[in-house]
Amino acid sequence: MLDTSEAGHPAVRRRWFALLLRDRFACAAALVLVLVALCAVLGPLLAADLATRQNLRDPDRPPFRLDHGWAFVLGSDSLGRPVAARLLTAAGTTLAVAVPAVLCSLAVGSVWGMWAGYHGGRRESVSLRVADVILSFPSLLLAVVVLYVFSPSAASLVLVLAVARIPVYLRTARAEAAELRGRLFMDAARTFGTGSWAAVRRHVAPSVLPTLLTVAALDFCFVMLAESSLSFLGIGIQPPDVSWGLMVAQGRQELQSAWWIAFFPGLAIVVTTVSATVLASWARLTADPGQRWREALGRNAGRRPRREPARSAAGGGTGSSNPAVLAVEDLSVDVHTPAGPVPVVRGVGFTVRSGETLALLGESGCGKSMTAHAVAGLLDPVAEVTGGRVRLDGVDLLGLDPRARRRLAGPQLALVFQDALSALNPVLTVGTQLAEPFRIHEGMSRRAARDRAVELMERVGIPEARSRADAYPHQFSGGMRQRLLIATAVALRPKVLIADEPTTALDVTVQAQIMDLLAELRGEQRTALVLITHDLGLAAEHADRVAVMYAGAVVETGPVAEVFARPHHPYTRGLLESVPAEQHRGARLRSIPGGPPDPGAVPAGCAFRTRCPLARERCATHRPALTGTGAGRAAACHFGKELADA
Ligand SMILES: Nc1ncnc2c1ncn2[C@@H]1O[C@H](COP(=O)(O)OP(=O)(O)OP(=O)(O)O)[C@@H](O)[C@H]1O
Repeated sequence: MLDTSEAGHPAVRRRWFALLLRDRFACAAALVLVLVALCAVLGPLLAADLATRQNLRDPDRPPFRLDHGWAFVLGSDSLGRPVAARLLTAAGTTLAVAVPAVLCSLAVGSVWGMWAGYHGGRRESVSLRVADVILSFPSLLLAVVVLYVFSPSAASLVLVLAVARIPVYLRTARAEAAELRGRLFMDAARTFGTGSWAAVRRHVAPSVLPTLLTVAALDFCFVMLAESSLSFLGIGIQPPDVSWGLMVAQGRQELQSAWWIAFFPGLAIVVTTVSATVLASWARLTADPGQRWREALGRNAGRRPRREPARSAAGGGTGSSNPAVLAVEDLSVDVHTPAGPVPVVRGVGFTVRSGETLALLGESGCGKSMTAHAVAGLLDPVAEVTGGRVRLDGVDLLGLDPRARRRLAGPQLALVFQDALSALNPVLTVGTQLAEPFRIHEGMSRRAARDRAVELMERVGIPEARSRADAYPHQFSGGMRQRLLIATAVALRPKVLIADEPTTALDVTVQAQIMDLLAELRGEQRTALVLITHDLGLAAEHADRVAVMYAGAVVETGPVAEVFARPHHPYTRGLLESVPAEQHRGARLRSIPGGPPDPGAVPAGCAFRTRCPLARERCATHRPALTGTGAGRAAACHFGKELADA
């Protein structure tokens, strides 16, 4: 989200300008608004005299003739006044009413709404009642009453329109702030002692302002039209002053005989409003990093990978009697950021067979989850598969259209997420959620599906399954929720189960139970399990083979016992040395110096070379390929063979 405290910084302004230049529509809208603003400032200075000069001998002159000079190029009205000159002069009056009215209601309504929503309780309910009272009068009627009582002028018009629109912003800001009030980051801010205004400014405003900006752009149109109606009734802008609204109102009477009198100011209102709306929605998308790139990627949806896949050396080979059920080859994924695409998965390959567990191991941020999501077809729209193959039982999933992929991979490839609470629907009972796969894929009746759901709950160790099937996810403990998630994933007996750090948030006892459950299910159903973890102990205990990832690529793979006993890559060796073990008792633990590179700044050559004790000149210029270093083993290191032979 846009940090409001940084918004005025020159570097931030430059970044916004660069982003604006990339969007054709937003650029055009900004250009129109700048032109309108220029007209508003210069128009009254240059054309005010012409705009009021009547010529009753030559009324209703049609447009697009140059014989009377530029002021008459858009024709003249029934009093012979030039429409073009009036349009320019009116720009100033119109903006002088609409802009302050919208800004005042935006400022007052949003601050009031955020304050009310943040605090809740009495402050919130009183604020809402006030808004309801104002909204219960139609705003135009309210304005008519007030302007009849007070003398009509531009200032009173601004005041009335601003007051009438405050509730719109107040309610929007209140709703969003109330939603944010219960979030954990707000609790965290309170525990740090952040005051209420500071919390509103730092945490609420950046989330709420983009929405309010869009509302303000639409309101701009409403205010201009309200001003035109009030001017038409004689209680708005008073002649000889002129506004676009007043011009439309006056021209409306002669629409049949002299269309241009109302048409051009009407067009000016529409173009200005549309431009304001386009620019506001651009600002909204730009302020929300997720949204902007989501939008841009909408156009790429369903696109096939760009790069031709190459054969990958990773994996444990497929030549055995038990062929690989899942084979990932040279998989690459880019994440789209404001600075351009960033490769986060770079040519990953691995295979896994029925009944086998492959641990995908690596430090945080090395691309494990991205790989899993790309394999399962669940990538966030900001990320895109740019190359490679994902073969499930020999069929390349990336070559299928989304529907065929869902039909094939849905029942056969399941994913267990890290965060069970987010992965389960909070408003459906767990029984309903567990019954869903049976109803959708096996066409079972409601009762039969529910019976299967209860069986499944019993199978994953939920006590009193029948009665607890009517409970909601939040009524279960973390461990139980993880069991439920696993139950949902294995309901259709998938051939491949990808478990993305399934025990991260759980204590060690529950962790062991969940891992045992996964192992049992794998044995029973002959499922191929891809276990994503950064826990070497978990991998050592539960995996058959391991693929170690670094900076988006697999750097070592092989049978877990052999890799851990004798690593062929300095990164794997570093990881193992940084784990406390019995033989290290009393000695200082060695850690790998530095941290993993940012995906956008991976060093040339070997990505690990800046942290590697074995790095030589060659490592800076040549990226080592994953090559065989022994039976079923491979490492991406120029010295892999030496390490293997040492
Ligand atoms: N939505 C996103 N936008 C931009 N970058 C992203 C996004 N999601 C992930 N990344 C980047 O992609 C890289 C790989 O992320 P990924 O989640 O796959 O890592 P990981 O190895 O699973 O880490 P962890 O163990 O912490 O989950 C990281 O550098 C991350 O910053």
